[in-house]
Parts: sequence; C-alpha cells; structure tokens
Amino acid sequence: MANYGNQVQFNVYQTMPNPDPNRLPVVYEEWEEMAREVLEDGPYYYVAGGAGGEDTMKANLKAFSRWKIVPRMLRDVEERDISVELFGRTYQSPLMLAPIGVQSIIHPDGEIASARACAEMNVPYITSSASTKPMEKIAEEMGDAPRWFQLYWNRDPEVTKSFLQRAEASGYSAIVATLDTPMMAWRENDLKNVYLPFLVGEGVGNYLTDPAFCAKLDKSPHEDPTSAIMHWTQTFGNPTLTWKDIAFLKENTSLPILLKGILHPEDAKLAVEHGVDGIIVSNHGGRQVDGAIGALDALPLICDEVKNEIPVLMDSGIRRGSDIVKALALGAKAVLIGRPCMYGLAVAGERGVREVLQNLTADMDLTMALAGERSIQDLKRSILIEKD
Ligand SMILES: Cc1cc2nc3c(=O)[nH]c(=O)nc-3n(C[C@H](O)[C@H](O)[C@H](O)COP(=O)(O)O)c2cc1C
Ligand SMILES: CCCCCCC(=O)C(=O)O
Repeated sequence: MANYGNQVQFNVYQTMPNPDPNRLPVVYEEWEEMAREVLEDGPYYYVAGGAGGEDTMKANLKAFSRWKIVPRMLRDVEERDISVELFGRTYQSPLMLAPIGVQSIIHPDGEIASARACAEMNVPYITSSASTKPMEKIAEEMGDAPRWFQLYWNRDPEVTKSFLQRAEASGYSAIVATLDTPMMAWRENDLKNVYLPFLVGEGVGNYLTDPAFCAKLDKSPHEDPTSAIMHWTQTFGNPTLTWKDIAFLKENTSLPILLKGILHPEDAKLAVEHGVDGIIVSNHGGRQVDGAIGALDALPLICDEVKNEIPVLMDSGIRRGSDIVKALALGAKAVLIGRPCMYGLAVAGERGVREVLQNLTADMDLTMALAGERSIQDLKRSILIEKD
C-alpha cells in the first residue's frame, strides 16, 4: 500500500516555516532552470534539445495537457496500491528510469549516481548501451536491485550477441531493444554547438570494454582511441534491420524482450506477431523524428491493437504525477522517466535523481487518490476526457 503522498506532503509542510536552505526544487521547470545554470551549452542542449524544430517535443507535452482527468468523489481512497507486476516480478510503483546514455556529461558520477538512486527507491534502472560506464560496473553498484538493459543493435552481430550475453551475466532481467535510433537525427542544437559527446569518447564505455568489439580493431582502444571511436561510429546502429531480425534477438537471449520506439499500431501488431514480450510507446523524447505524433496520442490506438496480449509501457513528455495517471489510464502498464531525472542528476547527483523520483511518485499517488481511484490497476480511460 502506498503512503508516498502523505509522507512527502508532511515533510514539505514541516519545512515551511523554516525552509531548509539545502532543499531541492519541487517544480519541474525549476529543476530544468537549475540544470541550465550548472551545465555548459553543449551538455545542456544535448539533454534538453530535440530533433529538427522540436515539434515532436512540443506535441508530447500538448498531448498530456489535452487529456483531462474527471475526478470521482466519495470512493474511500484511504488505502491505495501503486504496485505493478511485470514479467513475474512485482515493482513498488509503475515508474522506471528511461535508458539514457552519456550521463557523465552532466554529472561526474553519471550512470552510477542514477542507478544508486533507483536501487534505493526499488525503481528499475534501464542501463543504456551508450552509458559512459560499463554495464557490469553499474550492475555491481546495484546489488539485487531491479535493472534492465537497453540494446542499441550493432551492425556487427557478434557485438550485439556479446552485449546480450554480458547483460544476462550481470543480472539484467529484461532487454529493451531501441528501434528508433539506427542513426542519430538532425539535432539542430548539437550541430550549432558542434557538440557530440561520443566523438570525445563519452558513451562508448560498453563498446571499448567489449571483447567482440575490440576483436575488430587493429590496435586496442588504449593504443589508438581515435580509431576505436571511428569504428564505433560506423557500427553503432544498423539501418538494414527488418522484422525478420527479431528472431536473432530471441535466439540470443532468454530474457524478456521489449521493443522501444513503437508509435504505429501496425508495428505494435507486428511486435505481437513476432513474439516479443512487451513494447514501449516512445518517440525518444522528440529526439528522433521531428513532426512525429506525440507519444501519448499514439498510446490508446496501440493499446487497442495489442489488447493486453503483452504489456505496453510508454515514455516521452512525462513531467508530473498527473501525466503518469493519464498514461496509465490510457493503457500503459508502466512509464519511463527521462529528462526530469537528468535535471535532478545535473543539479544534485544521486540525491537529485532520488528526489525527482520521490516527488513524481508522491504526486502520482495523490493525483490518483484525489481522482477517486485506489489502485493503478483500476485506472481506466473512462476517468479521462479529451479536450482541446
Ligand atoms: C540525453 C538523452 C539520452 C538518451 N539516450 C538514450 C539511449 O541511450 N537509449 C534509448 O533508448 N533512449 C535514450 N534516450 C531517450 C529516453 O530513453 C526516453 O525515450 C526519453 O528521454 C523520453 O522523453 P522525455 O525525456 O522528454 O520524457 C535519451 C534521452 C535523452 C534526453
Ligand atoms: C549516434 C547516436 C547515439 C545516440 C545515443 C544516445 C541517445 O539515444 C540520444 O537520444 O542521445
């Protein structure tokens, strides 16, 4: 049963007469402003920016604000349940940390800080292929805490196979295969700032420690780092993939496979037909196809197509608890939190990520209760209305 809401509310009210000077922000926009103050242009815009004219980023936020909650009264919401079951494991809440690469560009502890915050909160952490720290090091920091591994499907099948084996060996319990990034999109801010973290060696940690990747190099990354990074740029993504290739993933891992980046109901149908275990409705936070549909707008059509055959998760644009309630009511089983946690990381490292996750959880729990609902399992489309 949840008590996040009351607990956090109590702490907030307690500090009101004598505000703690070390208190972190509560408001999402304030976190972003503080991150802007502590980061240089390159890293800040790498995180905050999107593809093209950032239309999709705007569409993500607009979609959340178009759906309105219609609260119900007198429904005894004293005891609440915000736990969720996925692939045979029960999680305390429906929040997860989205896979985010290159986190050391915004905080020296990078992924280690985020993973530790998640472990403390029992929130699943999704390690990105493009992490600055190797997946084994992140796993080591997490003990038994839940973690999934996000796969960027390398052009070299041996590297992809090796990543899957390493993830399994280091205790990751699901594979998230991201499909929307076989190459990087036209990101205007990064082009303007001439900033690409990978070219200075950030985000290639998993590759430079990979035996299959290193086997293809003439010299070790230690001896010739530039050639190693160049090899990475040529092999990182695989635009030749088709639905046939899903069989390769299934042959090479026994872990549940989720496909991330699904927006079209026909693709959701194909995912089910190809026997994957879950999908993540996402437009990569508006960082890939500018002009794409807002992720929340894509969600109900996809859930209608999937008909509960496999779990549907979502991300892109979640900023507050009410956004989470809306995504769950439209059919998502769980949600991935992206930029809000990264601003927490930039501002206050591990403590910042924990604070953002705690606040989002409390806000979601309170919003659900005040909408007249006791359990996230019971959230249905009928509590929402779409209004422009
Ligand atoms: C700086 C940054 C790096 C990201 N790196 C990855 C990645 O390595 N793999 C991946 O699947 N998605 C990556 N994403 C996308 C997130 O997983 C998620 O889809 C997105 O952040 C959700 O949008 P939101 O942050 O606006 O809520 C990244 C996003 C950001 C902001
Ligand atoms: C060359 C593309 C690497 C992208 C890895 C990080 C990412 O997904 C992002 O959105 O940035």
